[in-house]
Amino acid sequence: MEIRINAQKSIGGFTLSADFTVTGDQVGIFGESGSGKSTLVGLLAGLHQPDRGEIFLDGECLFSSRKGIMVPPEKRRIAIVFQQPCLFPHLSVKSNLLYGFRRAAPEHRTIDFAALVSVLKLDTLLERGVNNLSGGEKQRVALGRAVLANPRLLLMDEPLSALDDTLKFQIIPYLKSVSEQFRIPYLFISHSLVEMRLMVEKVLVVAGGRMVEQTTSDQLARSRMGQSQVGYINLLELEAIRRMEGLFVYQWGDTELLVSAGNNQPTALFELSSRDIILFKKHPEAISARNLLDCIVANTFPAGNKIGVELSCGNRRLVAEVVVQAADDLCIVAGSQIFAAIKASSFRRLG
Ligand SMILES: Nc1ncnc2c1ncn2[C@@H]1O[C@H](COP(=O)(O)OP(=O)(O)OP(=O)(O)O)[C@@H](O)[C@H]1O
Repeated sequence: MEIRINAQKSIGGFTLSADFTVTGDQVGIFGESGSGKSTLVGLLAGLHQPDRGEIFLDGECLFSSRKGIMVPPEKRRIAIVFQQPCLFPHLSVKSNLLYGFRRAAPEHRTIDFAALVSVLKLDTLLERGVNNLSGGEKQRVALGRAVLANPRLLLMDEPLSALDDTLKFQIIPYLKSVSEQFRIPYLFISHSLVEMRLMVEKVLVVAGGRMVEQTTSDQLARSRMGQSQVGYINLLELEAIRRMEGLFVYQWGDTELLVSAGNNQPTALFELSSRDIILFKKHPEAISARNLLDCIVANTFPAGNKIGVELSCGNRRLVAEVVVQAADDLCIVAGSQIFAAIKASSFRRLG
């Protein structure tokens, strides 16, 4: 997918000035509230007409003020999934899904209904009405309906913000696998750094109605670490091994970790803040933290008044942070050995 845009739109006292080209099948748009993300979505989908400029999707002109082109929304083959799923309340799950399929031109009705229903785990819900579905189920139906229209671009405008954390992290794998299996590129809009890192690699950063940066989601999280209340969030996909003394033992690469917030699933996603990792220059004799990892400093980076420390722990990476003075005291330089202590209770389970 390639989006090329050079367009302006003023709404009330706000002006969006979008001027960028982006390529990739899973792209994020990140920005604070009011920065212009939804306005940009509206321009791409054809819900707002720019005051002037041009918009191209995969080389096709969707809008040009100079040439007098404005392709209407229904002809763009761009689908949107919003924060609040807008389903038809009088139709069943199946009829809601098929609405997307029937809207597609016959030559684009290529998404296999049964396969999609299976990926989204909607099999047992097909005959139900949509009114008493859970928030996550409704969002899966909205996603399925959008995908069945076989769009050439799926715009996801904060599709997770209305869901609680548990549902949010359950639905993320669906969003990704649907896009990958049915080859539908997406633009994912959010102001959550963690969602960005789980959903996309490439990110456009929007601020004050302008695209200010094109970066990776991980780089973005590192660059914001100094201003963040919670530090850098390490995301760890762990494999359950066994239970031990009330704790859960997980495999992380070639390292075993003791975690208190485990569950009975074979794999689980955890977050760990860079602030919850204590570094030691030498092996401590005895500590209360249940995890002590023997690491190598891979590199360091500035993070406000702190230093970010990327650790190589066997075949995995972790980001810790220390104040500048501590970095000097610990002689933290790339290549040096360091021990990282992590309490079992510092891991927070996401899904
Ligand atoms: N119809 C309108 N009339 C006046 N101002 C508007 C209108 N629509 C949007 N705006 C303003 O334009 C700015 C950008 O809005 P937009 O919805 O694009 O931001 P956003 O980045 O998507 O925010 P959020 O993350 O809160 O959804 C905001 O200041 C908003 O108040």
